Amino acid sequence: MSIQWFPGHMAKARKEVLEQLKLVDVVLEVVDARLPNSSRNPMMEELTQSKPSVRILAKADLADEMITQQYLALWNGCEQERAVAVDILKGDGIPLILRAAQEVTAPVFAKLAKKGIRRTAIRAMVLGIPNVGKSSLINRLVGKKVVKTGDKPGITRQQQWIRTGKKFELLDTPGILWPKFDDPEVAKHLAWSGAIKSSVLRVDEIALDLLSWLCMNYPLELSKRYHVEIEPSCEPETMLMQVALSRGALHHGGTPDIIHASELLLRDVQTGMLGRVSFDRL
Ligand SMILES: Nc1nc2c(ncn2[C@@H]2O[C@H](COP(=O)(O)OP(=O)(O)OP(=O)(O)O)[C@@H](O)[C@H]2O)c(=O)[nH]1
Repeated sequence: MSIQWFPGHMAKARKEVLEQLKLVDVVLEVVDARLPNSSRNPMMEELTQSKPSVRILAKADLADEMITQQYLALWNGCEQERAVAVDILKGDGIPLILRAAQEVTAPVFAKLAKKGIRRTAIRAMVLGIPNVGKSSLINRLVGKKVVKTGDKPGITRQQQWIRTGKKFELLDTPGILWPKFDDPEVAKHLAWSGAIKSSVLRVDEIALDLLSWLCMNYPLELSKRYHVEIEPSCEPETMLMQVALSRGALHHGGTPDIIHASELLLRDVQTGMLGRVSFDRL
């Protein structure tokens, strides 16, 4: 989360990922199900090229189910690619990952078998931008805590293979790549999801933007959570006041504390208290 992505770091992360890719049969690309496009690395296609991949829409428990289904339908179309939605914390959907990895690597293994090369396990690596759930996924697949926190791109360390099940071997450290910061829409969605720490941004501006968007896309959820009628002309400033009143974010004199209200709104959205929300749309 605290990675500062300077050009030098990006180049080093890219080089490391390219080295790791040579070792594996399949890439497990983790994205956030609430923003499946915005939480991808801009060079992902180029980096993984013809490598079979399984795209994992993590945090599906927080995302709008209908939109998640649309992304799954879109991304499940190719021979070399599969997409699955998972709740890593609960373990929902996890068995689908190994099945998908077997499917996409089957042609490669068939070719090897024809050449008389027999390999028992599929080798995989987990890859994605910060905070999408890569470490949680590795720990979940392995069944215990194996990923050390604080592993950052640019710090070269010995990687190890760990077995998960009989037919699967995983690199014990995820590949970390940078998000698409230069697209303002993407940056906004990353901030709303919590992938960019709001402490480096103006929290009230993020909250006002988010409220305008929620008024249009999730008015019922907004109305239910903060006990307010949503007018067609929804004014985000008025809404934020309402959030402050409804959640008790008040200064000593009883006036609304806009900064605290903004933080509470973001927390409500990021933890699913508002309901299931997806920021990216097809
Ligand atoms: N609700 C929900 N939370 C999740 C899920 N997967 C991961 N998380 C949470 O998301 C946060 C980030 O997860 P990590 O596994 O640390 O993500 P990461 O991609 O390894 O993050 P970096 O170390 O910053 O690269 C943690 O608070 C996890 O508990 C999921 O499927 N659902």
